[in-house]
Amino acid sequence: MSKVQGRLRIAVQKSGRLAERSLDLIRNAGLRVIKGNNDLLYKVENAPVDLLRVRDDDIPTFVADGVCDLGIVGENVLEEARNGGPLAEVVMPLGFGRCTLKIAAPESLPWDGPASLNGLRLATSYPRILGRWLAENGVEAGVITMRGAVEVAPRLKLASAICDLVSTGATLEANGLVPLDTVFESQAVLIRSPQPVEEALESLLENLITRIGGVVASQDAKYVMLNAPRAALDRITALLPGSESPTVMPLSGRDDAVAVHAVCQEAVFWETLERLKAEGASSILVLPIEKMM
Ligand SMILES: Nc1ncnc2c1ncn2[C@@H]1O[C@H](COP(=O)(O)OP(=O)(O)OP(=O)(O)O)[C@@H](O)[C@H]1O
Ligand SMILES: O=P(O)(O)OC[C@H]1O[C@H](OP(=O)(O)OP(=O)(O)O)[C@H](O)[C@@H]1O
Ligand SMILES: [Mg+2]
Repeated sequence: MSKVQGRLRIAVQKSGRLAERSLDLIRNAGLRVIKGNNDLLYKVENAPVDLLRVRDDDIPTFVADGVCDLGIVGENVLEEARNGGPLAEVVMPLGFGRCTLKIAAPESLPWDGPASLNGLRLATSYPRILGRWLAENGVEAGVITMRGAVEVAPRLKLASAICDLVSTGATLEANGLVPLDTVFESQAVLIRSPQPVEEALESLLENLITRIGGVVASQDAKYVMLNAPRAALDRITALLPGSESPTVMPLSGRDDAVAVHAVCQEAVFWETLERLKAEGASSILVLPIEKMM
């Protein structure tokens, strides 16, 4: 597929676990995506940008070759596509699509670390990542590659163990398998092409990356406002998760208390609010942050 002059292209998964979140991210970065008649290509109406909607397996190569300038893909898929050197540059992790590539097997398999896999056969959709992990651990095992439904391989006696993606563990449990070891931790990442973009699009590309960074940074961030007794100010600010220097302001007519405003970079849980309250904080408000730069 050749590139259209004067337009940036972003590769996103067409349908699947990353599809919706990828579109949300792009929209939150200010791009107005319009779903036209062309299912493969969505256009952006307020910038010269197109979204190429493909199988996630194709995204690393499209970005590496410069068919697309940016892409959103799981690190697991990027790592599996790597054949020697890096394919595309990882710009930033995106905080969604978190999962772990794990070794799992029926409970009956004796397990005493990776060496227990010597001489066995493993089923996986990630033969390269698994092959590297086996080699790093000095294990000699057979690998059978399956496109999907890897978790049924032990039941069909196709393999003694599997190496597959896990998040909640429900799929493993449903198939009578137990997780044994971690091979690779993954989440969705933004990748960019090593091929240069045309000069006229350079600043748009950089701008877009900055905006996406802003959306990702504000994903978990919250604006917290509360009133704190002066005497407990240090303990209260220490409880605010991921906030650097909160703003402390006087409260009119009260010498014993101050107002504290802080941007918390990490999620603010109920437990944190309960601890703040226990230290004497009152009128606690937790507000979402829409954009951050
Ligand atoms: N259980 C999970 N929880 C969270 N993220 C996951 C989970 N399983 C997979 N992922 C992440 O989402 C990505 C896409 O998963 P999906 O199952 O949609 O892929 P796929 O079936 O290969 O899709 P495609 O049709 O695009 O090839 C995976 O490569 C991985 O990074
Ligand atoms: O630990 P869990 O929360 O159960 O998630 C793990 C499952 O999720 C993925 O498959 P997915 O559901 O995306 O379907 P797929 O097999 O079609 O890729 C993965 O391949 C596992 O089968
Ligand atoms: Mg795929």
